[in-house]
Amino acid sequence: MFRENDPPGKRARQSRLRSVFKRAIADVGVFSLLINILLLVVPLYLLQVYDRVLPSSSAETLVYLSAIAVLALAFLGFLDAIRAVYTQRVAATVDEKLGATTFAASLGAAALGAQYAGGLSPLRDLASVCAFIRSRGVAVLFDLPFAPVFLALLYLIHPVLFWLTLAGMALLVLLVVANQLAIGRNDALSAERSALASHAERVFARNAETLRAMGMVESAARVWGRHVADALVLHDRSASANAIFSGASRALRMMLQLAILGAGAWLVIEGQMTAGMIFASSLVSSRALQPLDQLIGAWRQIVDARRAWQRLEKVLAAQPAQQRKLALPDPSGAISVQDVFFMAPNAQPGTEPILKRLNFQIGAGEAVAIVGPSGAGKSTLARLLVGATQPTGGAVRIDGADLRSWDENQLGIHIGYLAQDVGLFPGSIAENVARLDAQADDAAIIEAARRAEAHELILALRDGYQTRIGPSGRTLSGGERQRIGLARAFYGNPRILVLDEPNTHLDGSGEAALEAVLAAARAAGVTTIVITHRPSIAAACDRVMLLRGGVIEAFGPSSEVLRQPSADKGAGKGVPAQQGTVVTGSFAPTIRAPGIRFGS
Ligand SMILES: Nc1ncnc2c1ncn2[C@@H]1O[C@H](COP(=O)(O)OP(=O)(O)OP(=O)(O)O)[C@@H](O)[C@H]1O
Repeated sequence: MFRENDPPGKRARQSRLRSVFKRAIADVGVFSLLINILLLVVPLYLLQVYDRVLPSSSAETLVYLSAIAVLALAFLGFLDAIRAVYTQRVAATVDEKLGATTFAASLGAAALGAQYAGGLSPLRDLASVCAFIRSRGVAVLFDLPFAPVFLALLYLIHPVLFWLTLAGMALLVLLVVANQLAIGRNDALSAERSALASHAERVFARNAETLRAMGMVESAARVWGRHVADALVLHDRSASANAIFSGASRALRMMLQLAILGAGAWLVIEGQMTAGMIFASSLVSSRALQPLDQLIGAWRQIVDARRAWQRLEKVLAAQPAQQRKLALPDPSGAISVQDVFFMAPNAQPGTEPILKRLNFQIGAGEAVAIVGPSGAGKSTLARLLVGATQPTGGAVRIDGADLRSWDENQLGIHIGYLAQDVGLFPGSIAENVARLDAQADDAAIIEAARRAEAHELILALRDGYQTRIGPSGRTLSGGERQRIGLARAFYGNPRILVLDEPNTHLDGSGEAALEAVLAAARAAGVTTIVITHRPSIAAACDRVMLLRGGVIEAFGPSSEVLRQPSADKGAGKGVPAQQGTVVTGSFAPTIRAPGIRFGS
């Protein structure tokens, strides 16, 4: 599972889990031992009744025996209940110990690779592992080792009965293996198709308006239906095979019981056994077979839980360890990017990096615009600058310290990030602005909204700051979302602002407001990085970086990089290039800009 040279975080996590599982295995093992011993009560009772009570006609012995048997069975029921409650607790502990790390792993699901394609997620895997621990499937696994004990008892009663049961067991094992061979592949494929269907359903539901507007509902239903139909056909095949094998195993068990009774009667006739032994051995034999039989029923669940656990273990082992990091002094906002390159996760060998060895510095309080055509890598660079993504190589430093050495909660307070696709969280606008901080100060929320020029806009909504967003709440316009996202970025007076196309949904007045916002941030000494296709916004910054094909083509004072002072007139259409602009900066080698275009 884990090896000697594994990182310490991985080992610590594993040892925590190991101790939970070790304890649970020991405890459930003890319960199972007692339960299986008590399962002998009925066979022993029958043996005593037929061989002792009936020949002696002693009612008193019958009463005593019955009272002891009833007590023992009540204890068995109690232990069975305790075992079930205990496994629920173990499941809750696993959930609790792994929940937060698994949640974090699920947030990065896009980078988890093929094993989590098609709608699977680490959180779903954790849920199925815990559901398995809660189920009877666990009891089956713990009862299985007692089957040989019952077999040995049968041997003591009579070897013929032992061999009969053993032959029955061998046949049952053959049935389990044949069953698995028949359903295994279809089961896996069916699960894969079901996951694809639910993924398609979620994506279609998210884009329901586009589907309706463009008359794509039927086509979408066909795409979804194809996955569902495939899953159903495969599931039907494996369920039919499973039903046949279940029926066969049931018939086999009953035949075996008959054979044990028949053989017992024959042995009694031969004088090798007593009548009581017939019934006792029949019960012991069925106890020996029961775990195997239950194993067939629970097989699918056990296999699914095992697959989920293997995936989960892999992804949790890859999660960076939560180590306590030294609290560094609050940052002034100076950024330095050294030899940063970035490859897409799961990129095929030979694929070009998205960003190719970038080197630059941004001083504290400076305002920089990043411009360039679509696909140049601007949003990727923004994500690297705020630490949302780790570079494949090189380092992003804030105040000289590598982003990886900052405590992300400490640094996060000082960073305001507005992603290109503004995602608001389920909750009120106030909660969204306050970054979900339950202790947020009202004045701080209002100040952030004011700084983002969003206060009036929010007050104009019927429920103002308490307006609920999300499935049960209000749908906001693109511009409203962007302004609230901007307010969230401003919350807590961050030292660094990274805004990825903050003006996409803004109208004229919204854009003027944004320019005022940026000017205010600049005046307040906040390091501001704006990705924009608008020349007017780029011109308002100290410097402009032109990114193309993952390479910095130009980086210098905005007046030099942007050829025309009235560049905003060409917004979105492309601005003529200043041929041969010489960019001088202390941060990068002198670059000649062959052409600058805004927009794609
Ligand atoms: N996780 C990823 N996996 C694969 N490719 C990616 C990933 N992230 C980005 N890319 C690719 O990297 C390139 C740069 O993307 P990015 O979003 O950074 O461009 P951009 O300059 O912001 O474009 P736009 O102006 O259109 O937003 C694109 O070709 C994109 O498809």
